[in-house]
Amino acid sequence: MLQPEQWIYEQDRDELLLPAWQRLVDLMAELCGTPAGFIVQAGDEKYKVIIANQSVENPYGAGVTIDSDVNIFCREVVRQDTGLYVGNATDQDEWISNPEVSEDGFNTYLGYPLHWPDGSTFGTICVMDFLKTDYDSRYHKLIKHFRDMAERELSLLDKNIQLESSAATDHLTNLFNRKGFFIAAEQLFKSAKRNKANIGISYFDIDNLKPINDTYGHKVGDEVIMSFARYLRETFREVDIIARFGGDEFVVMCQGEKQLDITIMIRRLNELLAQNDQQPSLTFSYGYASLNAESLESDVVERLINMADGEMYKDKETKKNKK
Ligand SMILES: Nc1nc2c(ncn2[C@@H]2O[C@H](COP(=O)(O)OP(=O)(O)OP(=O)(O)O)[C@@H](O)[C@H]2O)c(=O)[nH]1
Repeated sequence: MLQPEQWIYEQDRDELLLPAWQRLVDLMAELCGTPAGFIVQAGDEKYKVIIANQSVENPYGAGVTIDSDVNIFCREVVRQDTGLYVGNATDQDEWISNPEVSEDGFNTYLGYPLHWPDGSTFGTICVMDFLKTDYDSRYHKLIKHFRDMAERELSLLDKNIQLESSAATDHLTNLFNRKGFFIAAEQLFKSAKRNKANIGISYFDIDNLKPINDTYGHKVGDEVIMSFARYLRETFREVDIIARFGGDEFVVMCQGEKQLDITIMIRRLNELLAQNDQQPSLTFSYGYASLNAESLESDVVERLINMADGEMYKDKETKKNKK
């Protein structure tokens, strides 16, 4: 999902949106015959130019910010959540304190509010001119039309992100699925390599799920899987990648400066299981493998998974032999 409280170019897959918005703003300014056209995002404390048309006369480029207590036109559009047309700003007292007028010499502003897919205000889409103007309704129609297109692009990006994330999520537990794990693992691996950190992979397998299903039914088996997922979430940190790899198997990938002390995590997990005294009882087998990321090849994640899986099998066999 898009996060309205973040700048748009800090969001996932913003590269799918910004070039389309750039083309849109360039064309909008050209059709209106203005030296400046913008998409501006309204943050809590600042307004930020996200897109500026590519013109030598435009004093503001993408990335420029202005405090939200400054009397700029866009602030008024966001406040009122409605369009604003000013054709002769120098003649209007209310705009004397606007630096776009007093310092940059702008006289014309025509802008409309732009919204996030959830309906909250994103910011504005607007054109500005140094000249005085007398725009008729066609200009308003044009900007509103570009606003609708910009909102459609934003909503497409949102849908895209949601689709990608649902394809990467396990629907029973809401953890990553195998696909989601490998997408997230690649990012974590890159960051571990940059930070010369260690990465560790734990492989978990719930014990005796088949007899639980056979005795209590598949729904209870599902609940066992869901509670184990919850305990893993409580045990590991939010930055760790926790995935259901399939059936009753789970994989957790961690990154850290020090070697992760897996015995501490296992103790915590067992404490959670003991506190909750689940019926039917839930036990698990696990394996762990880790390496320092500095010297790692890109296939290390798969190698570590195989190593941890092998350790998990040994754990399971040891338990079975003890019976
Ligand atoms: N309820 C439920 N069961 C599942 C699900 N996915 C896989 N299973 C069952 O989980 C069992 C996993 O098989 P195993 O790991 O070989 O069996 P186990 O009984 O856990 O035995 P050990 O791993 O040797 O302790 C199979 O019987 C699957 O049918 C699921 O989503 N829900």
